[in-house]
Amino acid sequence: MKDLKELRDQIDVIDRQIVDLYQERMEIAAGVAEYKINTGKKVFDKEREDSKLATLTALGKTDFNKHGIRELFEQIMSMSRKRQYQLLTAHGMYEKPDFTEVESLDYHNARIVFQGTEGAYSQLALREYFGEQTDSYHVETWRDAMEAIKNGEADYAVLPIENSSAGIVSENYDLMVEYDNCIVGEQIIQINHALLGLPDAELSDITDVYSHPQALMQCGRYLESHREWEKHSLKNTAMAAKKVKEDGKKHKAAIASSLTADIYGLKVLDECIQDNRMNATRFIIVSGKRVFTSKAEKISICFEGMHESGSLYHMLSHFIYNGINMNHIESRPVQGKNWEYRFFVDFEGNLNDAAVQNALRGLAEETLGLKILGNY
Ligand SMILES: C=C(O[C@@H]1C=C(C(=O)O)C=C[C@H]1O)C(=O)O
Repeated sequence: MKDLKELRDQIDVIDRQIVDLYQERMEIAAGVAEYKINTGKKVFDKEREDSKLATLTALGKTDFNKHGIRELFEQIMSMSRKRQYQLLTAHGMYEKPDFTEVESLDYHNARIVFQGTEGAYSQLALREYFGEQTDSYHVETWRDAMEAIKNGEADYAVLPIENSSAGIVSENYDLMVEYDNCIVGEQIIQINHALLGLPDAELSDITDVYSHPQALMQCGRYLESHREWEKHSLKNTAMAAKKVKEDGKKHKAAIASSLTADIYGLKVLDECIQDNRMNATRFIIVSGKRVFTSKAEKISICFEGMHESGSLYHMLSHFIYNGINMNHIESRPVQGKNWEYRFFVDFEGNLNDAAVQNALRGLAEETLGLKILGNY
C-alpha cells in the first residue's frame, strides 16, 4: 500500500497543472470573446460544444471516466461562456431589455381593475396596496383584467399569483406569458375564510357550498368533516356570497371573507375554516407599461429549458455564478409540447445591476424564449 502523504503530493502536483491549464484556457476564451465582439458571433456555439464533448469523452478509458470527462468539460465550457458574457457586457454589448426606468410609479389618479365582484380578496389586496380611496372596478375574469391594462382601460390590475397552502395560481402565470404586461409590485394578504349563509340559516341547514376552487381546496379538512355537503365551484368567493344571497335558500352557503358577509348581508356560520391558520395569498400588481424603478429589488422571469439532461442545472448556474439570490422557482407545461416545461424564477436584483445583466445575457443565449415579467 502506498503512503497517503505520497499519494496526496502527487494529486497536488496534478491539480496545479489543471489550474494552470484552466487559466491558460480561459485566457484563450477571452481572445474568442474579442473575436465575437468584432464579428457579432454568438457566444454559445452548441454544435462546437457537442462535437468537443463527443471527442473528449471518447478518450475516456472507462465508462465511469467518460461520464466524468463529460461533466468536467460541460463545466469548463460553461465557465468559458460566462467569462465571455462578462467581457461582452463590459464592452457595452448588452442589449437592454425593453423596459423603461422611471423615477417612481404613478399611483395618483390611477384606475385599477380586479377580478370578481365587491368584497373579493383581490379587492382587499388592492386596498392594502393602493389605499382605500381608489378608482377601481371589477371584471369577470383574470383575462379580462389583463386585456383592460393592455388596452389602457385601466392603469393597474391586481391578480392573485400564489397561495401559501394551495400553491400557485397557474392561470395567472400563463397569462403573464401570453400578455406583454409587466409586474410592478406585489401585496401579500392574510386569507381567513368564513362559511356564510342567509341571516336565518343555521349550520345544520347547509347542504350546498359555493366558492372558488382554490378556497374549496384551502378548506379541504373542514369540508372533509362535512362530506355530505355538495361542493360547487364558482369564479370568485365574493360571487359565491352574492349567489347565496340572491338565491335566498337557507341550505346554501358560501366560503368567502367575512367582509363579504357585511357587503351582502349574510351571516357568519363558521369562521377561520381554512386548513392553514397562516393562510396567505400573494397578489401581483400588473401594469400595461413595461417599467421599473431604481429601487426595484426583485425580478421575475420565465424561460423554456433546452430539452436535454442537465439543462436546468446549467440554467440555474447563471444565478449562482453571478452571486444572485433566487427566491422561487416554478415550472409549467409548455402548451403544445408534451413533457417540456417553462420555468418561472424570482430573484433579487435590479435590471441596472451588472450581475443581473450578466445572468440575463447568459440565460438569453442558453434558453428559449427568455421573458422578463417585471422588476419591482
Ligand atoms: C470558446 C468558445 O465559446 C463557447 C465556449 C466553448 C469552449 O469553451 O470550448 C465552445 C463553444 C462556445 O459555446 C468558442 O466559440 O470556441
